[in-house]
Amino acid sequence: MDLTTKLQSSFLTTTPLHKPYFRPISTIIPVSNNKKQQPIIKIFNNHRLSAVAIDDTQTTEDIQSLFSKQETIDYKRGGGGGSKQPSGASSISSGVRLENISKSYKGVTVLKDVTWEVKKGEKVGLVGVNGAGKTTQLRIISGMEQPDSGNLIKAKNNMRISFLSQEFEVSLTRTVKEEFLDAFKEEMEISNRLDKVQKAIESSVDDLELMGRLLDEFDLLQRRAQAVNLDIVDVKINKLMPELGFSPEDADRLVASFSGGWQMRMSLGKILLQDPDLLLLDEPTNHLDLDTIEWLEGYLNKQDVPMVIISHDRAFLDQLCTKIVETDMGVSRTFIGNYSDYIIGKATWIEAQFTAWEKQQKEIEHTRGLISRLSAGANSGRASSAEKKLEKLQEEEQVDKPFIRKQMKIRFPERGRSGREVVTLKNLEFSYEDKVTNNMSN
Ligand SMILES: Nc1ncnc2c1ncn2[C@@H]1O[C@H](COP(=O)(O)OP(=O)(O)OP(=O)(O)O)[C@@H](O)[C@H]1O
Repeated sequence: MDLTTKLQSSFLTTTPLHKPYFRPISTIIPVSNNKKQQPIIKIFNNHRLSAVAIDDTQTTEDIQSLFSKQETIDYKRGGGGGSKQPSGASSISSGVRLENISKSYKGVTVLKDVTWEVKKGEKVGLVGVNGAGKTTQLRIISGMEQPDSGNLIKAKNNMRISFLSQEFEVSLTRTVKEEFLDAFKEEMEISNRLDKVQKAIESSVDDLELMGRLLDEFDLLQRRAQAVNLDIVDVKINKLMPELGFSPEDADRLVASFSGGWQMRMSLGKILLQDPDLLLLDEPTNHLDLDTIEWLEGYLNKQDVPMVIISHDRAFLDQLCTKIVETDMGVSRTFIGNYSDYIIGKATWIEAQFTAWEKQQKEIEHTRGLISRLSAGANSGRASSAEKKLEKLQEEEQVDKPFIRKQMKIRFPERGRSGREVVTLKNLEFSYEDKVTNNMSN
């Protein structure tokens, strides 16, 4: 494509996706006409460029930095297509699946055999005692941590997994709008670069070679902008702010002027603006007042994105969860339903497991008795088959005795009512060194 065609296609004929970046070609004024900005000689790609008219605040590195590196060019965000699964692993159509995950820290096993999945439409609550490995599982899903063995299977490559922790990631010195814009890092980077490249084009009319290259870069950035849909940034923020309870005037207020609950809304909003494929929430209700917790329940309930929630707030899990995954001594168990369903399901499971264990113990005792009786006589053949059965019962088919944690019981002694007079002070004196601060009689 010759330069004139490039210029026309870039500035005139292309459907303007990003209106601020498209100006009629007539407005491109050669800066060499401007006395303040004298043409300067630049060395670029080892070629000496002739009298390139560039804003003299721009260095060679500045210009160089405007061009995309080959490996970072990616028109399609999010990729697509199924990921190649490790051999032996099952595939899934949405969300993620953990399969036989194990993880140890310094020789201490935290996760032994963890298998569960979260898919479209599901809100999974992760429960377990302190140190059971709940956060470790979220960290493995998000890629912050690698399992020692097992598979983490994702429905697609480049899955967008967002993590909302109890420490909200907001910058107190930004405005609310700036904070939301921070969710669009890629878009903002493209927008800034489009701006800079356009300025460089305007300044390089005397150097056709450089201008040609800049136009190519501009074209490339436009296509990237199209792929990430730059125009939609404002639309998305303006739609989300009232949903989160912010007024239009809040956009220019500093983040620091909002309470922790409102900062959580910003943090959550930023995550949702990134259209995550999976949302991970680690104790999101910590530090929140009851009204905000209720707001959060309602808001999350309306979201379609699959999510995994760690929370000690049972009512919160009851309101939201469709499935509970319990991790106990490194092993996971899945219960369908909310937290109350889990409590009932767990009690039923313990009962059934205990019955099965008792039955097996009786069978083991019986087989042992049989072996000792048969071994004494001339029935050694039958004794050896009983021994094999015993071995099988104790190893391959062994039913584990369910482990029931002892509940801590705290009893507060009964106290009668305190009566109308709560405390009576008589002739009370208090002093720091010689200075008496109070002397009262009441
Ligand atoms: N990077 C690490 N190095 C060493 N030990 C770790 C590391 N990360 C976690 N652990 C240990 O692994 C165990 C599980 O931690 P994890 O935070 O996953 O538990 P949890 O179930 O989320 O606990 P809690 O409910 O208290 O947050 C803990 O004993 C913890 O100290």
